[in-house]
Amino acid sequence: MTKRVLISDPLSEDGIFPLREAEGIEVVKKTDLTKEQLIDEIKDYEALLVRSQTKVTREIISAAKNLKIIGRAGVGVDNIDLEAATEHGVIVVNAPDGNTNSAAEHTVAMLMSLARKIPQAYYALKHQKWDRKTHVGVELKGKTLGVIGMGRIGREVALRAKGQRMKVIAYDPFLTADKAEQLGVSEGTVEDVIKAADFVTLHTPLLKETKHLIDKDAIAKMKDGVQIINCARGGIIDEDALYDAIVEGKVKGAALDVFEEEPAVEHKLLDLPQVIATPHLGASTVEAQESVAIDVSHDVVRLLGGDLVKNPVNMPSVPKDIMKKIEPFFYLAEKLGAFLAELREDTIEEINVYYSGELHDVEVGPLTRNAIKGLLKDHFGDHINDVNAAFLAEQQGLVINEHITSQTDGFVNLIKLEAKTTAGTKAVSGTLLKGLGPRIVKVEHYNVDLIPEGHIVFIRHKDQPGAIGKVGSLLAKNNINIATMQVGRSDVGGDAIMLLTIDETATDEDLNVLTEADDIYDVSAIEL
Ligand SMILES: NC(=O)C1=CN([C@@H]2O[C@H](COP(=O)(O)OP(=O)(O)OC[C@H]3O[C@@H](n4cnc5c(N)ncnc54)[C@H](O)[C@@H]3O)[C@@H](O)[C@H]2O)C=CC1
Ligand SMILES: O=C(O)C(=O)COP(=O)(O)O
Repeated sequence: MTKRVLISDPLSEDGIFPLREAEGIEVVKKTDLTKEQLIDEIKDYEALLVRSQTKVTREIISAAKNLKIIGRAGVGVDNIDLEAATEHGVIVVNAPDGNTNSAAEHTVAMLMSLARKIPQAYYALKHQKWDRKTHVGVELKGKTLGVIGMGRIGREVALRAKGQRMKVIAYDPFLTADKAEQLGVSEGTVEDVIKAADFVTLHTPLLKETKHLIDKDAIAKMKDGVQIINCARGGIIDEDALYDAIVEGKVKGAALDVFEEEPAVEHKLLDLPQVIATPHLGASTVEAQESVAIDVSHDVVRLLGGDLVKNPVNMPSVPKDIMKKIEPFFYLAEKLGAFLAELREDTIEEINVYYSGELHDVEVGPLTRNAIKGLLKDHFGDHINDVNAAFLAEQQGLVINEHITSQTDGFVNLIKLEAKTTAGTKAVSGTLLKGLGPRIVKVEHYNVDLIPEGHIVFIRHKDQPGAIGKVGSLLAKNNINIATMQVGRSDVGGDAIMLLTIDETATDEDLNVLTEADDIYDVSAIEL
């Protein structure tokens, strides 16, 4: 069936060729929808592609009944309600490096324009004023640039500033002294940076922690006559505090590409001659737009085709080499979860997942998510997926623990999934046999060898002669054909289990025939 992709912000047509070329994908561009129109429209789409204009709110995500993926053709995802997307199982992807260079170049352009008052001089000249006195600037050489946020863009800006022979001091929670030395910059706390800088430039995402990072108190600590550049996000600066500081003369000038509310056409900061501004143009180059559109389009094609995405935002991303190692275990983990869901006798309170052998040194998070998906599938149906599995489990009050153990039971790799309920603990273990595929190798304390797929009948019975024959003939009454059979027992004459695979789904009525036998305690059908 054709899958539909809605593009609601202006994206480069040259960049969306992966979508145009993909089979079974229809692209619809509607870049002037109101919020209400988008809410109405979105229900018919599997994917939504945006830039910073479309506000992808909880209301929109809730209305998007078929939505699988939101692609942000750019970096900042503060216009997308990530929590709502995760809860609804919608994956959010972005294009983290396609616009780095453009944003860094724009920042440097703003820095130089600010230092030399180019926009003000241009404006005056365009209005027939040859004014050389008002537009005297300062040199960058020898001045200190304070960079807050040394990610992709911050680092590129720092390198370019060094090219202007500026000193650079930077703060980023991940900037170590070694890294700073390699980059040829000094490092310090936010306070160190803002106290030392002649120019402060911001390159963090807009987060709870960075909202109004530059407020009245922060500005008070800056040098008199400091100049501030913001090409990251409007909310990082308290705009009222900046306005007051410019009017008072504490801050000499500011260069702003971004505003707390956009579009910002009637903004008091724009009335100040010390403020130069652009309408969020950091990423607006032909090259960046093509690059980010290509990156998100590829991820949309991957996801809609059932493949893993490259740049997930609301799920941990796993390096390619690790993913190659763990991907073959996804199916096994999900089937162990589905099997365990059938074994449990009461509400699950705690899940323990034990990984051993080959799995002792890999990122196991995606495997755990697949196990939970299998475990809760009965409850949530198709609504549960890799994106929301952990969230839904948490919402159900499930405690999930991952353990790496050395107990391999002789297998090269082993996953043991254990559920603790008020009625007791149940566990199932599985392995991936090279060249043969996944196997369930232990159910509770019984050793078995079961391919985890198809229609399975799980029987608890007393270990005694004739039990196998009895099950065969009772099922034959209802024309049920046994394809394979596994038996396991603890002690001779004690409790035992049988795991049958049968050719077709059996109803409860079909299986009730087995409970006629006194020595069969319990029967359940498991669909894997
Ligand atoms: N004006 C524009 O058109 C554009 C704006 N942006 C904005 O720039 C931001 C940065 O982009 P990238 O460098 O590509 O992202 P990035 O993720 O590579 O770098 C962000 C850095 O900020 C750091 N950080 C997080 N919290 C911090 C804090 N409290 N204090 C200091 N540093 C902190 C992170 O550790 C990270 O190193 C984006 O989130 C986006 O909002 C990005 C592209 C274009
Ligand atoms: O990538 C980012 O974070 C940007 O701010 C670029 O925004 P835009 O795609 O140009 O609306």
